[in-house]
Amino acid sequence: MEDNNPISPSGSQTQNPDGNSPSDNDVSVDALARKVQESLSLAKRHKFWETQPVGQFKDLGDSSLPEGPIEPPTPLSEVKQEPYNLPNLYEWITCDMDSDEMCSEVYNLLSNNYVEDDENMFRFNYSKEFLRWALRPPGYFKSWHIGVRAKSSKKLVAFITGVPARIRTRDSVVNMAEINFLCVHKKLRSKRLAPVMIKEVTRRVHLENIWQAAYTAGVVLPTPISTCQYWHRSLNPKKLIDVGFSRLGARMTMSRTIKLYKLPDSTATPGFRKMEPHDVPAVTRLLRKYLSQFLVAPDFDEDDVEHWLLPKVGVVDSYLVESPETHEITDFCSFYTLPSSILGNQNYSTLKAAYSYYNVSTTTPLLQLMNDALIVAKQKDYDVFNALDVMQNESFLKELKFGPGDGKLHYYLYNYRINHIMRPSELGLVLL
Ligand SMILES: CCCCCCCCCCCCCC(=O)SCCNC(=O)CCNC(=O)[C@H](O)C(C)(C)COP(=O)(O)OP(=O)(O)OC[C@H]1O[C@@H](n2cnc3c(N)ncnc32)[C@H](O)[C@@H]1OP(=O)(O)O
Repeated sequence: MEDNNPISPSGSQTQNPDGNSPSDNDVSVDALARKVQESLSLAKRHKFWETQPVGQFKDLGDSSLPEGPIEPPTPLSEVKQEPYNLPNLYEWITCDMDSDEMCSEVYNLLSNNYVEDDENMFRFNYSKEFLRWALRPPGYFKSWHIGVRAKSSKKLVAFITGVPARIRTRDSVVNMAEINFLCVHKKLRSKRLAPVMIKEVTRRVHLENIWQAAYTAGVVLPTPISTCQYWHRSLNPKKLIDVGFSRLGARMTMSRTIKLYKLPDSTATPGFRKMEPHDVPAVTRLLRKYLSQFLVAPDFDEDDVEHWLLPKVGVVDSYLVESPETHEITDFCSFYTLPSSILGNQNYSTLKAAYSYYNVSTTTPLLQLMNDALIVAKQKDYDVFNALDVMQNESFLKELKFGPGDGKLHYYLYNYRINHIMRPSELGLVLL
């Protein structure tokens, strides 16, 4: 996810007949603008982030600093026992995501105030079922689902969450928190509430004896371990163009564009089928082996695979290839469902987007596997299929007619130093 501009790049999907990127001219202007923006934000002071145990810009390229934890754990008895102070009109709550009422309040806060693209045309619209899935993995802590209410109206005005995850960086598996869904109501922005939210979630994570975290954001903060890009594959080009998600390429007509993105009606790979509960052990083996090649990746066990990858209607879809001869599970692909609200369009209110999650190919070429994933997504009526350039995704993006988005997604670790900025292809981690 996420974040500043993950949904889309109205300007970025200007596609040529070959389905790829904008004209050279656009690319260089865009790239230049990005460089200028990046160097500006490098120079920017970060009053809060400068005080935190994260890689600092001034240390970039200093390979004398050791990789690993930046600060040692403190004894649990020294972790602050009371919550941080909030401005007087507000109070902390712990959000019980089992409760329908609470879940609806969170859903409403996020659907009205969470991440939008730079042009404010689209806003993420995580479903309630998705939020429940994302926030209740094996071993989750209720205390890490943190809300802020206005004392008088009781209205939920801010939110931040963590979930536990074992993440491997090189040879070390570290217990971490994955931090997500940081949101402050639009009317309360720029009042330095976010740093208090972050400090409070940090405190509650520390209370569980966990000292590291992973997160992604669309904004540049000290200091990304990697910077990735979203790519978008049109499945319903007419709607995407109508709502301003993409534009008709130069010298393209609507009917040529529709033809360009047409997909076969059915999948091509023999033995391609939906993942089922009895596949959990085989998928876990396949995925663990595959993820071991990346520098940073989750350390999934069977419980994690059952939670994160077993299909859940409208939330996560997983398919695999079972060899018709040997019945061995040889390949796997998955995507999650994250619609965006379309803001201020007369004809459409929702963009149905699939996001590539974890994919493994050992026997079926990845290109063919992902083409089958596109075909199922099209059958299920998604408008667009999104993928980051992480893992081996670059090998299929251009050929399968994905176009580059204009938003970047930066990956971060808290209290863990990595000495070089990683290429997206060295990352084996997808956060929601
Ligand atoms: C060991 C356990 C550790 C656990 C914690 C690990 C760290 C987790 C970190 C969180 C991972 C979250 C992962 C996601 O969920 S990323 C998704 C973030 N959410 C959105 O983009 C939704 C729409 N936006 C908003 O709701 C607000 O604009 C937010 C809440 C983002 C900021 O509110 P606001 O706009 O009202 O600002 P402020 O005046 O209160 O505060 C300004 C300070 O906040 C820093 N800021 C701004 N945006 C982000 C951001 N996305 N990550 C980290 N820091 C951010 C900013 O640089 C500045 O600090 P500094 O530059 O002066 O230093």
